[in-house]
Amino acid sequence: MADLLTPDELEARLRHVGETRYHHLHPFQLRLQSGACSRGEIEAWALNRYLYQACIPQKDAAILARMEDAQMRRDWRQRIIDHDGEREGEGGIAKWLKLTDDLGLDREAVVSGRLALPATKFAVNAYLSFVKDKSLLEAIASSLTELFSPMVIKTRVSGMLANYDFITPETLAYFTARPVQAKRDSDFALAYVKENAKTPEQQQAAIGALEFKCSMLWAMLDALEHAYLYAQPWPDAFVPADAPAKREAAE
Ligand SMILES: O=C(O)c1cc(C(=O)O)c2c(n1)C(=O)C(=O)c1cc(C(=O)O)[nH]c1-2
Repeated sequence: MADLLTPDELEARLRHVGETRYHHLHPFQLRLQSGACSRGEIEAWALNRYLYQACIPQKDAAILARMEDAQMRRDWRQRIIDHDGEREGEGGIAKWLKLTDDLGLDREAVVSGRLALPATKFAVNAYLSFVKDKSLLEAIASSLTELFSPMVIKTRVSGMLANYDFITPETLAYFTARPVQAKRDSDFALAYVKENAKTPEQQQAAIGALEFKCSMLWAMLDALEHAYLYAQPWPDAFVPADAPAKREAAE
């Protein structure tokens, strides 16, 4: 049986999960930021990650629907607006499509998800199911990866701008607003978790939720790394123009 942690000890445990398991450590992320990815790998990353972006407002709506407190719903609904915008063409999902447009990807192919990897779809669905099936505390705790996203976004954006001539600040405009939004969102979620994880079981559940979320983000990059660096992609998957040469070289 785990001991009851003080709120600050709980925060330290949660931060330790991020320090050791967040996707800033993933080999694909390291290659992306260091200039080692091919253009096709970056296209595949953007195409697959679209499905994650698209699921965020759905998972936030599922969490919001479970909140009994009106003020909490008012606070949480801003997350949905951030991603969906107030109207067509605004918000984070539209900005992600600007990234895939700039990379030359076909919108229908991106939005339909038909060229995405199976593991991307499993991972995204696992996140949606998690927030519906687990406690509200765990659903909120699973968003705490955003404690660490400003750091990885800063490194990714500066690395991509420095290392790829086809990437411009406009291409990566999605990321401009995210650090401020992520700080606001993770401050809220962390305060909620510290206040509401009152028993050792609840505290362990909150830590487990963050571990789950880190593993889901990790699995998405594992899938990309495997499909585009080492193996034949899934038969239905997006095939970058530079893929055949790479595969021959690997044989
Ligand atoms: O670029 C990233 O590395 C990154 C990571 C994460 C994350 O840690 O889950 C999010 C985002 N970006 C992001 O842009 C975003 O809107 C977002 C929402 C959430 C969430 O779980 O509610 N995570 C993230």
